[in-house]
Amino acid sequence: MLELPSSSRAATLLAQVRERRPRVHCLMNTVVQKFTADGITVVGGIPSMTSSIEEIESFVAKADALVVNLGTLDRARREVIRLAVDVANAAGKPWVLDPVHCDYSPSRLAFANELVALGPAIVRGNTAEMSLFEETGSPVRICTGPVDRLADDGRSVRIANGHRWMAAVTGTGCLTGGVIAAFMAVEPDTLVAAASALVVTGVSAELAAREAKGPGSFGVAFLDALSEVGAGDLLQHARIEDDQN
Ligand SMILES: Nc1ncnc2c1ncn2[C@@H]1O[C@H](COP(=O)(O)OP(=O)(O)O)[C@@H](O)[C@H]1O
Ligand SMILES: Cc1ncsc1CCOP(=O)(O)O
Ligand SMILES: [Mg+2]
Repeated sequence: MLELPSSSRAATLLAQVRERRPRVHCLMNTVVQKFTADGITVVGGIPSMTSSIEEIESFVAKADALVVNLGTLDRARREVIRLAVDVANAAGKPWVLDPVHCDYSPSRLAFANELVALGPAIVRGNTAEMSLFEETGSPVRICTGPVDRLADDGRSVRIANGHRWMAAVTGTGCLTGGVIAAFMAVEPDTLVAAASALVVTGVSAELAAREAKGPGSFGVAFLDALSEVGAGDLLQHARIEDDQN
């Protein structure tokens, strides 16, 4: 019987991330590199961000998990992504694909499909992006939005946490990919890891919204909340639902 995610598992994994400090390498769009690196750091991981072709093999070799984000994609980054994925796959390191705006460009969609065939542990995108990929159970598919939906071969769950200001701050989805990668580094059950990460980001967003005046101050309060969120908050506020039926 496959395990379903829970608030207590999310709390345990958050504590493990904070204790073990996993390294997450991000091939990240240029718009949100700082916000994503900050998000990984405050949750307890250690981000690295280079897109240098000369350095990528060494950085991925040092990392515990990899994020491949397709925003602000250009020819050089396609090349570095291919190399990074080869290194991660050869070393058995988990990687998450965020196919940003693949619904805007046939060329980007074709590249996303090329990468899906290389075996990411997770593909995470918004509804428009995820609707373009076939409904295979593997890898874990995550469709985020007001409610996040996660599915693999045997499980399907919903996470109903978060706040509408997340959609008003550029990069919350990208940051979420980085946090998911940090959780994958400490938990081999990919769906449990990803659901736990989304509970942590979603509950943190709810706590942050209480302090914020609007999207601007929310972005700052969200980082504060990610650094402070604790087991009690997760046990009290997590909304994880079995979506099997
Ligand atoms: N209306 C909303 N209410 C609650 N959470 C939301 C809402 N919109 C987005 N989120 C959250 O924001 C994060 C980014 O999701 P989304 O906006 O779908 O991604 P992207 O930035 O890639 O378009 C996810 O963690 C999701 O749960
Ligand atoms: C993450 C993100 N959110 C809004 S714009 C942006 C960068 C996306 O880059 P591109 O316009 O190349 O898709
Ligand atoms: Mg996105």
